This record gives sequence, C-alpha cells and structure tokens, in this order.
Amino acid sequence: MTARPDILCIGAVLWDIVGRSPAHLTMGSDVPGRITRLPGGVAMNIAVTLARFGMRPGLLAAIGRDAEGEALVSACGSLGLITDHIYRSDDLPTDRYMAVEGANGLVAAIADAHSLEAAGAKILRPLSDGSLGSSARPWNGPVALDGNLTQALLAEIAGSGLFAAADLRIAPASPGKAERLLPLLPVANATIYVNREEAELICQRTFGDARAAAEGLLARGTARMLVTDGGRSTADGSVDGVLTAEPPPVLVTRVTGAGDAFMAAHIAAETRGESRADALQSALEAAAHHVSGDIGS
Ligand SMILES: Nc1ncnc2c1ncn2[C@@H]1O[C@H](COP(=O)(O)OP(=O)(O)OP(=O)(O)O)[C@@H](O)[C@H]1O
Ligand SMILES: O=c1[nH]cc([C@@H]2O[C@H](CO)[C@@H](O)[C@H]2O)c(=O)[nH]1
Repeated sequence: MTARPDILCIGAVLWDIVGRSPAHLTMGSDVPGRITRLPGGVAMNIAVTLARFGMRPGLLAAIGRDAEGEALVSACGSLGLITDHIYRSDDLPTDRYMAVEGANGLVAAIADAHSLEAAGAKILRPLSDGSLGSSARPWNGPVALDGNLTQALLAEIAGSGLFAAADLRIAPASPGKAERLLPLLPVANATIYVNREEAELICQRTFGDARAAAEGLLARGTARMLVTDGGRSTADGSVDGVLTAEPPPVLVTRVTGAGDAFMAAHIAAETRGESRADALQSALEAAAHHVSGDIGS
C-alpha cells in the first residue's frame, strides 16, 4: 500500500518537449539543436519541488493509457510522487507542452492540456469517493492547484464543500491563463501565488511594486496572496495587512522555476507551522538558493 499524501497537487501533469539551440532564433529559423522530453505541467513541477522540501505530494491529474502516459506515470513514481489517484483515461491522449528556446531565451511555447480540460471534474473523484475525502469528511490538508483547469472547473472548486476544509494554494499556469483564477480570488481558504505581471493581468492595471500589487488584489476581494517580483521586494497580503521582504542579493545563474521554488518552500514552511514573516523568509531563502544554482535541478 502507498503512503497517504500530505499535500495534493491538482492540475497539469504532462510531457514537456523542449527544443534548445545555441543559435539566436527568429521567426522561421531551422537550426541544429537538442530536443528533450521531461515530465512537466505546473502541478507536476510544484509536486517535484514540494518533494524536495520534504513533503509527500499526491497527484490529481488526467493521464492517458497510451504509451506516453505509462512512461509519464512511471517517471512521476520514480520522482517520489504518489500516482495512485491520477485519473487514467482510455480514450484521451496524454497531454504535451512544447517549447523552443534559443540563445535569446524562450522563443515560443504551446501548451496542449486538452485532455486535462476534457476530463474535467473526473480528476477530482478521489476527493468525493472516500479515497482522499468525501462530502461528509472533506480533505483537510494542503492542496496546490494550478490554473490549467478550465475556468468552469475552477469556479466549481471555489464553491465546492469538498474543498471547504482544505488549505488551497493556487498558482496560475501561464500569464495567458492568469484570468482563469478570478473565481478563486475571494475564497476565504485560498492563497494565490503570482508574480507582479500576473497580478497586473488579473487586476487589468499596472503596479509599481509587489506591495502595490498585493493591495490591488486585496481591493479586488482576494483573500490572501503572495506576490513576487524577481529580485525586487516580495509581498504577503491578507485582510490582516501586507508584509513585505527583500530577496537576498545573489549572483543569478538561473531564473526558470524560481516561482515554483518560492511557492513550494512557502507552503512547506507554513505547513510546518511557521509564522507569516518566517515563512516568507524561508521562501525567499529557498528561491535565492534556486536562482544562484545551489540546489541541483
Ligand atoms: N534576479 C533575482 N535576484 C534575486 N532573487 C531573485 C531574482 N529572480 C528571482 N528571484 C527570487 O525568486 C522569487 C520568484 O521569482 P519571480 O518573481 O521571477 O517568479 P516567477 O516569475 O514566478 O518565476 P518563474 O516563472 O521564472 O519560475 C523572487 O521572489 C526572488 O526571491
Ligand atoms: O499553459 C501552460 N503553460 C506552461 C505549463 C508548464 O509550465 C512549465 C513552463 O513554464 C512547463 O513545465 C509547462 O509544462 C503548463 O502547465 N501550462
């Protein structure tokens, strides 16, 4: 029997297919390079980072019964994630994300999470069928939820008793999907993790810094939010007020995944019972280790 998860990660678990070339890429480039396939999707990436911070994440996602899906489930298992509760579909193909990166950074990416969208509420069955929760005894632990789900399903979650006892931690899937989080903003037991740009997209206005973004989100009725802003000040806002803290200055060797490192370390710290101020410091330290390359990827 597998262990019970201590946090649920709900959302995209798919194959990332990434093409990289040392050349500077422009529209229509056709260049030699490397193409790799690795497990990805926002829920998956958060789960892997949470496992690194000592948690035992269980995945709630949609994965096909095709060969790609078998390989993906086995890769998730090898990374220490609990895969027992994943919805496996006979007819939906395993989702994929494809990115092209050149010397000039990410050129473009396409996220094909159509099977997750088509599976809809089926991925949530373990929360009602008694395996992880039921309407009489809803899941009462932490949940990391990603914004790859449709806005309709996110709205259903916002109003569902199955999530009423959970500690909901929410991340947008991409700037283009940030607005999908709107139904979850006012949920009392929800915390959203956004960077300043995503806060601007949600509020449809610009903010000078993370504090202003947190105040803007509060004014829109958001219950609680953590706003990051690269190397600049970060903010933790709630009805109790807005706390800010500065990221330690570090020599930056990589920024991709910094937001995930911040979020996972923050959830792990608050799950351990750290205060708001201490958890913010823990998250900043973890993100600093990440961007300075101290933690292996
Ligand atoms: N240039 C930097 N210098 C110092 N710390 C940084 C820098 N960039 C990121 N960080 C750390 O990482 C945290 C998250 O960074 P950021 O706001 O860029 O998140 P993000 O945009 O969600 O990241 P990504 O999408 O690249 O994972 C910051 O709050 C900070 O602690
Ligand atoms: O719309 C989406 N875009 C990107 C991702 C994932 O984020 C990572 C890249 O930023 C990558 O793992 C991709 O799968 C996703 O799940 N949905």
